[in-house]
Amino acid sequence: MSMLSNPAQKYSAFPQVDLPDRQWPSRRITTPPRWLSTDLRDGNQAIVDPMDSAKKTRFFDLLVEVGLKEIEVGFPSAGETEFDFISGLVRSGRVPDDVLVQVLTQSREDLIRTSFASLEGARAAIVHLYNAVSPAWREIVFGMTPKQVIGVAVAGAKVMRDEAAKRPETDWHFQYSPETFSTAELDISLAVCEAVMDVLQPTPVHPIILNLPATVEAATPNIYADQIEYFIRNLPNRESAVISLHTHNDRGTGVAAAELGLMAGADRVEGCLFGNGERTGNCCLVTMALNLYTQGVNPALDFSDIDRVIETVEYCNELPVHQRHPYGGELVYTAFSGSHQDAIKKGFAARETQNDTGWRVPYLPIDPADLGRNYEAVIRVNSQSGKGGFAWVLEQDQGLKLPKAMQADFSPHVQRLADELGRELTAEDIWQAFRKAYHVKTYPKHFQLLDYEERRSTDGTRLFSGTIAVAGQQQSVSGRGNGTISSVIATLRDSFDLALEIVDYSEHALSTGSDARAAAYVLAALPDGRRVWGCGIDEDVATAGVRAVLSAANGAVTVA
Ligand SMILES: CC(=O)SCCNC(=O)CCNC(=O)[C@H](O)C(C)(C)COP(=O)(O)OP(=O)(O)OC[C@H]1O[C@@H](n2cnc3c(N)ncnc32)[C@H](O)[C@@H]1OP(=O)(O)O
Ligand SMILES: CC(C)C(=O)C(=O)O
Repeated sequence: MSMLSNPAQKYSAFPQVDLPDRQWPSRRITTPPRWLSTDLRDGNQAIVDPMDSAKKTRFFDLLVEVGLKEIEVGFPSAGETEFDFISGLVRSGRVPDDVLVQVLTQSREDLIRTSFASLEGARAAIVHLYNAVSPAWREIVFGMTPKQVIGVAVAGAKVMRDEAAKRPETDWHFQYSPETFSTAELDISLAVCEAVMDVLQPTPVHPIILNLPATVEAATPNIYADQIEYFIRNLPNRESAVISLHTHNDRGTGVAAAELGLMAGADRVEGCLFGNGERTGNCCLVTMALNLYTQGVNPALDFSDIDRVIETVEYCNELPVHQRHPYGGELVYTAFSGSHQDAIKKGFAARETQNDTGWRVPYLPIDPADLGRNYEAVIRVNSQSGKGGFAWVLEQDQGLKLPKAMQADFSPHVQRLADELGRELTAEDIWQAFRKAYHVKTYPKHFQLLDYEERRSTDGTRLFSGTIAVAGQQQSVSGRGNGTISSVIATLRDSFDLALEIVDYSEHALSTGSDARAAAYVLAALPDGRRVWGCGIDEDVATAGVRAVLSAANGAVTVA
């Protein structure tokens, strides 16, 4: 078998919804939906080794901490582990008063009874009933007519109603899902939901949750939005129903479908953290919530320590969160490429002079700090990188703010090293390359400053006198000039016949890196027209300048 040259022989386009006056495209999402996490149910049923009670408990605590107020905790009739976890949880006192637990059951009498039994003693809970309603399931899975499928839902709803009535101490909420809603005829979905509502008699004060799943995502998200808008418009007694969305990601648009579904009028979204779930997963609640956040809407879910969330999710699901996963992936705030690095570095620099709090950093749709990430990994360096890349790393790691022209001078060194090593360059790689290129710190060099003192004369000139090791041989040297730098230049000229002219000089205090407090940079011109950069780092600003001149001198004799 191979891909067909005419896939229409096997697959057909999903039919459009007849809704010419659709309203959702011009709506905006301005408030967060009610969220339900189904990590402990839809997520759990999709992993290789379903969670044990300890893992489920850890995950539950995380969900509460993040701010979830509705949590589907399992499928009680699936087995002892599920049942015991759920009944233990509701009796444990672990469920905060403002959190509702939810359980799922097929529309089968014994399974519904087991589900209620698992919730015995709960203060409040949602029981979630489902049966599939679309043609393929009706015909292939159940061998039922639409009427019979409606009958299954109604029978289940009656059992729910009666089981709830037996336990008046619990505040019961009912949820019904016409499973496979998005691939079913809309009028059949409406009919089954109406029939379930007839049994359960919801009111605006005690509404039913009607959860409309894209059990298998089969169309573009606009079609799902049309389906939701059509359903809402045609549902009698709409005010007695909370319309909930449950999307999957088979076409890669699970989040988009849920977003458009909200625009179409839904109230609630079900999903999993980082989109775990059957096949390609459920709607990712992290992505969905942070998409709202980056539009200025408080999502009412807190991901300000996203790495801790990832750690728990990965531990419990035994699945990694992809490095490129929106908002959470390890690499999503990292630029390797030169033009991105340049723009990001400028974006951060612009923030220092910006006088409003708005976030406007190119290539970064959200401030990583809002999610508990630091700025260190925002730029990493490899062979695709540019000057902005290593300059950022040297600044973050060593506190050095290289003048722009010096960045251009150092750039070929970094490029060469990246090509040579064929891998990402660490901050240490870049620092060592910098030390080597500019003879900084203890790196072997021709001229090495051992000690010096400077005296100011009454005529205002300065006398530099000190000991410099030249190729290992100590020499006492001196020179006079109008300032420290010029006295060192004079010393080099008088003692070593090295003529340097300082073309550019800058210095700054260091905020990070070693004990050193200051860095100085010089650009020196040689008589033959060549120019060499030097850098000096020291606890003392004046000494940093002296070292910078000697660094340039080392460069001059090295390139000579
Ligand atoms: C889209 C979703 O994610 S739905 C949730 C799916 N989650 C799970 O299935 C996880 C937990 N499930 C389980 O542990 C098991 O499936 C159990 C314990 C619930 C039931 O197990 P079993 O009865 O052995 O098998 P199974 O689930 O395949 O049920 C098959 C029968 O239920 C019927 N059935 C399936 N879904 C439903 C439903 N929602 N309502 C009523 N009957 C249903 C099938 O038609 C089939 O009937 P048949 O035997 O007459 O052909
Ligand atoms: C039970 C329902 C809500 C479901 O998980 C689905 O349809 O994907």
